[in-house]
Amino acid sequence: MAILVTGTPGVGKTTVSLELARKTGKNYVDIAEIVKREKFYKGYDDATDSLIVDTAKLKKYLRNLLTCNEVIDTHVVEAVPQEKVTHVFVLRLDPVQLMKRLEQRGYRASKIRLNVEAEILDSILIDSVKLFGTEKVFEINTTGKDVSEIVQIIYSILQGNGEEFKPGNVNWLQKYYFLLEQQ
Ligand SMILES: Nc1ncnc2c1ncn2[C@@H]1O[C@H](COP(=O)(O)OP(=O)(O)OP(=O)(O)O)[C@@H](O)[C@H]1O
Repeated sequence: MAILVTGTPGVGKTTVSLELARKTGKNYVDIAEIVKREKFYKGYDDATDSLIVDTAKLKKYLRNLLTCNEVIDTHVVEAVPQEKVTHVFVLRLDPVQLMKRLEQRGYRASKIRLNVEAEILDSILIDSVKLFGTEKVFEINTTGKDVSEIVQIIYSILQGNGEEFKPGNVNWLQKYYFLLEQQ
């Protein structure tokens, strides 16, 4: 089975995916690297400071590439063929922690704002549920957890213990709606 690890940029997808791939013996698939290597982009978006991904081309490529033995790392959920994936793990991170991580990366203020807003508003969780359905999607609050703890949770969910990680268990809006007002 292929596993998708997703979430807002900076939440820890790559860190968790690499460790998960190492532990499970699955192949790690870095979608950002494929997009650059295969030139699956249509241009550059100045607002988000990132490539505009050609999701149709990327999805077609992934349909051929994926053998159902991968850990896929991407926030571009719409490019991942639904039929290849059995579990979608949406990593969540306290928006203030996320802001600090993105500041450390040296992101522009406008890019940080867009990403923090997306995290508060559950954007990737909502897209994941729309595309993959509630059965396949789990959200994990990674705040204050180290990588091994997060991988342990994923293991446990893969063994069927996912009830407390179903969509809806994380609610940043209640705590951080004021950040949206400030922005
Ligand atoms: N569980 C964790 N605890 C503390 N720091 C973490 C954790 N996971 C990742 N980090 C740190 O957060 C930063 C972002 O991690 P990472 O690159 O894995 O995020 P990402 O979601 O893959 O980002 P992007 O989508 O931009 O590639 C890195 O500096 C990483 O070391």
